[in-house]
Amino acid sequence: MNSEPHRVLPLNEPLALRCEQQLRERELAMGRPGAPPLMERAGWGAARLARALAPGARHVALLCGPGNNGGDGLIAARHLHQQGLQVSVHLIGGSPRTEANRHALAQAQGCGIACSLDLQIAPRADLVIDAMLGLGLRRPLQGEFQKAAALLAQHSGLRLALDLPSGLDANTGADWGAAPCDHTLSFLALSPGLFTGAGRQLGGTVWLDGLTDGTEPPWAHPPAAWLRGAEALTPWPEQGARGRWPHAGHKGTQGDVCILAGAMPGAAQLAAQAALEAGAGRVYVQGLAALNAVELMAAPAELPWLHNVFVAGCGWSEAQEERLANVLHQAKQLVLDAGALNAIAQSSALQRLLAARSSCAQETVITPHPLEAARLLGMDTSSLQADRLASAQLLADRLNCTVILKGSGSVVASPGQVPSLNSTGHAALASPGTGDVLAGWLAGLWTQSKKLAPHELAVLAVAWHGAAADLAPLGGGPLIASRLIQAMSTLHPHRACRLAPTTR
Ligand SMILES: NC(=O)C1=CN([C@@H]2O[C@H](COP(=O)(O)OP(=O)(O)OC[C@H]3O[C@@H](n4cnc5c(N)ncnc54)[C@H](OP(=O)(O)O)[C@@H]3O)[C@@H](O)[C@H]2O)[C@@H](O)CC1
Ligand SMILES: [K+]
Repeated sequence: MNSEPHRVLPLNEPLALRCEQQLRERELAMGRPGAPPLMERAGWGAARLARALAPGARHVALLCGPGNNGGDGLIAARHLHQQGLQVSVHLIGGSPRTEANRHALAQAQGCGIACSLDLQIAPRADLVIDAMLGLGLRRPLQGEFQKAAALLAQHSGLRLALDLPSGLDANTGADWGAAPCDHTLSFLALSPGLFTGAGRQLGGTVWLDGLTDGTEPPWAHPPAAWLRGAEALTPWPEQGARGRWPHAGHKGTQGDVCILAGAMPGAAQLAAQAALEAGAGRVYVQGLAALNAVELMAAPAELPWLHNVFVAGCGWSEAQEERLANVLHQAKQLVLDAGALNAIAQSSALQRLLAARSSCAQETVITPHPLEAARLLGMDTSSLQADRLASAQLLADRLNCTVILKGSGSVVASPGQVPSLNSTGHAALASPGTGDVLAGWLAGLWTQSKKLAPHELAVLAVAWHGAAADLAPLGGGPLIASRLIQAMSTLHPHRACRLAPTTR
């Protein structure tokens, strides 16, 4: 059966993300590189989606580059022209550089479509299709491409990018000068770059046309990453946790969490509250003079290292760092955030201790934001952000633990596993304390399901965190951390699965 474009989010199941090399190999496996019928199918899919997105459009402008991405655009132009729309094609970057583009251009011109070298996008175009550059992007946009991207960014009509917004790096999500688009239609499979770094900001609503006809061979390699989202939540209630306590269950059967507080009490209190709301049986806090919620308990003098999931680092200052070596030695299951991560970044002895934990059957999840992750890797933040997937994997391998690299398109990476990119949530989550909520929530889930692998647990917690933000009423402002906890605790997994994501 021939495929057709479908909307990617919200997810019904984990989706495989493919790097450029895998897409190129796939193209070879499915036919002659760049030649019809793959490009023909891509252009046809693009024309179909364009009509569906802008049914009332009369005038469509296409920006077509010299490679096969431009070829996709030229074929779409031909179909739209044949359907009676006014079509103008702007050739960016000079004459065709591929045989398939040359062929598509000749066909478009043969139909009487005006293909000009003029950069001005017709101001009355209701829809602009960006087919300048796709997988073949090799350097930042300059010259004509840069000017065309600037015009596209200012255009008031709907903007549809083919394969990728031109200037977005497919593998990393690095922005090399792309204009933001309202929609992106990807071909064959999805690229990681659409879902992390600048991808979510630039790609708008993402659509996929697998260009399949049911005769394709299976993919030769595991994906570069998995795209995950609210679909991760649906198996959770069946695991007997959160809201589904066994009938004879009680606080002692649900598992305990211990939060090690620091100089800033609010951070530990948020983490503790989140662990409680996530369904932990008992939540202890060590190091706070007063507890903000009557349900929380002061930790016993002798800490139950083997039976609790520990959270360390929320609101820590340097004064707390001395105890970290002991925590790394003793805690069986440990979530590390903020101050604890900064201490580890400064001490190779602590790094060794952390990396050695897994060989003692001790499990660790760390939850750095980009600056904390950059400190841990000894690099600057922009280098880290330039390839978030690779950076998170490097950190996971180096410290031998599960890493949640927060930010737009949070990455979950663990040694020896295919990393995941999270598709839920949006910028309203970037408010103070939401990281403490994530750390506490993660611990609260973990203590109820100690057999779940830390990687899967991290995927689940991050998806839950973001899905609650997707569901919360949109006021355009930040989501206050305490309200986030409420939203997370009232989120019904099946409802989350139907959420349309917010892209910007
Ligand atoms: N793979 C698949 O399965 C399928 C692929 N299909 C389509 O093919 C697309 C890939 O096509 P592609 O390989 O021809 O690359 P594309 O993005 O058109 O650009 C290459 C040209 O751009 C140039 N160039 C690069 N950077 C530049 C810059 N910053 N500024 C200016 N120029 C720059 C580069 O020049 P060079 O670097 O060689 O000097 C070269 O000439 C893919 O995205 C999809 O749309 C579908 O048809 C079917 C399924
Ligand atoms: K493009």
